[in-house]
Amino acid sequence: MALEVRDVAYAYGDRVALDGVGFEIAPGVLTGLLGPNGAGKTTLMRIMLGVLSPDRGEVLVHGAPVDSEVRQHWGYMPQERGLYPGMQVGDQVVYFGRLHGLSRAEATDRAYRVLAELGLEDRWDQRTDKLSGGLQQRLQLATALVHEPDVVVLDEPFAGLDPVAVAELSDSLRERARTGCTVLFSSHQLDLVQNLCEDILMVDAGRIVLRGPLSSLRAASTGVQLRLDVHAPDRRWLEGFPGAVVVSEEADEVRIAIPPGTDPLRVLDGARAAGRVDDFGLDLPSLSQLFLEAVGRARDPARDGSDQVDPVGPVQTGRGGPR
Ligand SMILES: Nc1ncnc2c1ncn2[C@@H]1O[C@H](COP(=O)(O)OP(=O)(O)OP(=O)(O)O)[C@@H](O)[C@H]1O
Repeated sequence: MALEVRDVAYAYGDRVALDGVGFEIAPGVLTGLLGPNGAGKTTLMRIMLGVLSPDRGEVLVHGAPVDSEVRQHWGYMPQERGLYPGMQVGDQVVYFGRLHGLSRAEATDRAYRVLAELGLEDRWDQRTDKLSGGLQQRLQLATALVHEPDVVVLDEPFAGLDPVAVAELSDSLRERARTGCTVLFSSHQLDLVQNLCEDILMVDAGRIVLRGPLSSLRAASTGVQLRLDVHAPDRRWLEGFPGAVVVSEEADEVRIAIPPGTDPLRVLDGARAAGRVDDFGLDLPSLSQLFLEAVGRARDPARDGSDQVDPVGPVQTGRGGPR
């Protein structure tokens, strides 16, 4: 379902949480919503789901404003738990299915399926408050997915899950997207988002700072990086390559952003002349580097040599190329 958020603004009293946010999501695309703490992610999701009304702007599906009838077919997992602690697991999922308009028989059938998908099939009769934190998180997800929604909006669905559950949920979201479901989820686990999402949407201080297909964003960013494990006494050898910048240094590995027009192999030769090189490779910037760059650029536009504030940054946006 093609989903559009158009120029949405929202303030809690005089604290501006969203300041003109707009984007589109195509059906069948998994989109990761990223941003530092307090960026406005939860507020945006609440507005999309109609929990909050925007001060300005609107949420549209196929060009028409979203109403409660359309939202019956959406699934939402809020960051804070909204489960009934004394209710049994199965009853809880059936109840949420009924809230979304399923008959009791349908809700029961789908509750069995979604609980099995999330590894809770043997917990049907257990009280919710007897589940561990991670299992309650899975149950919360089951309540958001039981009615097989067209649009799924999940606030930090991976927080608190173990690696097996993370892999299972990733598969389940991929499968939903493959069958045409529109999936948007927030996360601070950038490696996970990098592995899972085709598109990302990054907000900071209530504005979009980066959006689009992750592969294009990575390719269009600061360019190629040389990864090196070099045993040199210092980094003076890099002075011979103007514009080459160390972007991270961890344990034995140094990552160097190579400026356009510089052959990375020449930089590698420079490193080999300075000391033993045990390992090397070429990479695109990671999502976490894109994140730091985009947030830094939004907060200090002078960083990219421009004094114009471009809320989306100088990189490619959307599926159709640069805007
Ligand atoms: N109920 C509220 N009353 C007042 N201010 C609020 C309220 N909820 C959020 N805010 C403020 O609105 C801004 C956006 O908050 P929001 O919860 O949307 O951010 P977030 O990106 O989801 O953050 P996090 O990653 O920490 O969950 C923040 O400055 C926050 O302090």
